[in-house]
Amino acid sequence: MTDAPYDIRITDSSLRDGSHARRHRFTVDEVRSVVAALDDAGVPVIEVAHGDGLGGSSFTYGFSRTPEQELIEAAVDTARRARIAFLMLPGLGVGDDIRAAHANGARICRIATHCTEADISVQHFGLARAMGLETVGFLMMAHSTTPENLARQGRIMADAGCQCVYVVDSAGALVMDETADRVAALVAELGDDAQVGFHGHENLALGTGNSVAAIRAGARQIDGSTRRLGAGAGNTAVEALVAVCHKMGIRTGIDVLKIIDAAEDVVRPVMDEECRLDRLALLMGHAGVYSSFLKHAYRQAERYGVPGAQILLRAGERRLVGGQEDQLIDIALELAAERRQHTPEAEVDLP
Ligand SMILES: CC[C@H](O)CC(=O)C(=O)O
Ligand SMILES: [Mn+2]
Repeated sequence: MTDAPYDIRITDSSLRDGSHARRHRFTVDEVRSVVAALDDAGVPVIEVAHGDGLGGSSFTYGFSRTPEQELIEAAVDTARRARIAFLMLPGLGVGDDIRAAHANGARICRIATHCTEADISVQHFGLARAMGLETVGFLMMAHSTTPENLARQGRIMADAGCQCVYVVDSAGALVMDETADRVAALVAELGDDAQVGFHGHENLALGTGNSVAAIRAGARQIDGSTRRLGAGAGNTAVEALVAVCHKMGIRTGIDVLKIIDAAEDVVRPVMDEECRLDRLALLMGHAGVYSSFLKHAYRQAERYGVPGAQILLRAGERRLVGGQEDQLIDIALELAAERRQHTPEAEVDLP
């Protein structure tokens, strides 16, 4: 038994992973309205940052409309009960970004690395813990390595001061047994040294199913986004997960009816469009492509007149990882050149 008002702790990522879907255009007013609704529904942790984490606002990833520290400050100021988390990728974000987020009132530091590169997070966990921040580690693209290797990488994070290591299904490519095996391997490795979490994407429509598999395998923290507002086909819908947990007798501390209302009345209005399980999103899940590539693939497809699906399939064949967004431009150029080669001369548009 625990004193916590929940058996699993849900973190809502709409205001961070959803930044990808919004092309990093969140405003202070939008953040305030979403935080107020989620907080009122009882969501215990709300993540706020650029989609690619602190320091992500750049030419490669897309510039933020509002500086992320302003968004964090507004979220902290609005929340009455929820704690505000932020995400950072070592190298994109730096120590001063962690210090600024802490000064602005964020209390949970989430550090993300590719699933075979946990060693680059060691200094950042040390700094965050020294500042009194709670820490979470993200092992991204977790489908692309074995459960055993994931466990070894989780050990590196835990030894560095990480208090919960997440299996991050960045591509929405895991199916339930694969999720359970990865979570179980981390639980066995970490024991009481750190909790285990799961972050899902809906590219194969398995966000909720995978989250339940993760919980059964011992995960204690689960991510989702209200109305699925996230990269690719979006994240596990918090409102669906809360409803399912309620039916299964798993306490989340979140009010089912309030979170369903928040999804419809507050989060949907800040979205440009629904996060759809369309051709490109489904291909990402099938081919194991990083969900954050979706909007970039659309942009390059339009720019170079080539099919977005082919860009993503080639990205999957090359096993591109987060941070290689610029390679999508190379792929689009290659596809355009191949198309020219195969087009009879008379049909080529000469300048
Ligand atoms: C920080 C980039 C990325 O969006 C993190 C994440 O949510 C994932 O890998 O799924
Ligand atoms: Mn994600």
